[in-house]
Amino acid sequence: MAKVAFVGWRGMVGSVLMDRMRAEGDFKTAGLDPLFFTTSQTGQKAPDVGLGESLLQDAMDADKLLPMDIIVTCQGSGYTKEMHPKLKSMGWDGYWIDAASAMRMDDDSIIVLDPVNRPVIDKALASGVKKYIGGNCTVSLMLMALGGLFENGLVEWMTSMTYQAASGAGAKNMRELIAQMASISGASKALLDDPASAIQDLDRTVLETMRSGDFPTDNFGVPLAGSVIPWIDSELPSGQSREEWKGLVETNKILGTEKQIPIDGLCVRIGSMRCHSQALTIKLTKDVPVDEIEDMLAKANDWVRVIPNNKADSMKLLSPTAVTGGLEVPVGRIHKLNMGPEYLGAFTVGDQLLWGAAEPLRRILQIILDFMG
Ligand SMILES: NC(=O)C1=CN([C@@H]2O[C@H](COP(=O)(O)OP(=O)(O)OC[C@H]3O[C@@H](n4cnc5c(N)ncnc54)[C@H](OP(=O)(O)O)[C@@H]3O)[C@@H](O)[C@H]2O)C=CC1
Ligand SMILES: N[C@@H](CC(=O)OP(=O)(O)O)C(=O)O
Repeated sequence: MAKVAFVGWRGMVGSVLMDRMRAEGDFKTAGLDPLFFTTSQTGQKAPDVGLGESLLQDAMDADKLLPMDIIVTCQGSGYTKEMHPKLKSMGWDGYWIDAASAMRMDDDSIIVLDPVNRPVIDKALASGVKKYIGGNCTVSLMLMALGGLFENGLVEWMTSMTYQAASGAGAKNMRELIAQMASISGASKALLDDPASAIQDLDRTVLETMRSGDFPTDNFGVPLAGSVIPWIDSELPSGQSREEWKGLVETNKILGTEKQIPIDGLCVRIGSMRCHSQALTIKLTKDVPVDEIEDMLAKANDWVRVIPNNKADSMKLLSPTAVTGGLEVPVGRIHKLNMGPEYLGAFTVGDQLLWGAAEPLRRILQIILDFMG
């Protein structure tokens, strides 16, 4: 039996992970002995995973974690930076599975996305690597969508222009987005209810509401509902945001490329709840017909869905509204661009809490349990 600690299981990523593990019957896996930890609710009831009652353990108590064979954490980078070195210094040598970015770029860690980099994972397990980290959500979702192109060596370079959901910024931000919508709706209701009201009055009222000091912006800092925010994560000296930088370094690390594939773009927060979308421009290494490209994309994994490049299907199937809550990653708008036959445009959408966060962690846990036998 492998003793598996779950830390951060009640946060947004952690709770989606718990839901997926319950849905797939993972807690019934032979060889998995779970123990739940908390940083704030020690002694309270652990979640019911169908294995009888248990109490929450203190996640800051290294002695409690020391006997664990595997630690799965969705608690955040602060926790990782404090507890991982502490446990290592005490001689702990188990597997560390993490949603946070803190250790993603370490030389002795693997960014996990097994439908795309299973050979990299298998090689790492065989050579004794113990740190398996979930990737950035936009990177993982882009690779789930475009895996077929990378696999066939067809990407010379790529830009990704993102439309990222509120959930990427946390649960409080999701609430704030809806509070902003409610504020706009409340202020404009009388004008909206009156079909004879002037559109300019409605427009002015909405703008005044969004610019007023009462508009709820404690978490985003600025309005998101009815607007966009063209910066995600911290500033880097290169002029990129950290989110944009991750596109290059994480993609190349996941793929294990020998020669770095240039990837860059702009990351933008928009007012969707939990689906990230991306508009992609790909410079192909050679001219390949669109139908062959679609075929490669569709075959790359079990979750990617190629959406025909027409208006009706794009509107119906290629949106956060259509995709949220599901594991499928649709990719569409696939067509050659005016710049030449080696330039491809595409658009993809994915639930950033599923393939963007929880699902790669759920799957690496199963892979490690299998490996441990
Ligand atoms: N949000 C995202 O889209 C993604 C996040 N990640 C990474 O995953 C990590 C965790 O992110 P996320 O899940 O968003 O973090 P959350 O803020 O949702 O949860 C983190 C912890 O906050 C504590 N907490 C305090 N109050 C509450 C409450 N009312 N409800 C639930 N939890 C509460 C819990 O710890 P305790 O029980 O110990 O009190 C919980 O484990 C971060 O490192 C993040 O970067 C990675 C990919 C995507
Ligand atoms: N930064 C992402 C979410 C996230 O948590 O990313 P990372 O795991 O790389 O820190 C977003 O805001 O949409």
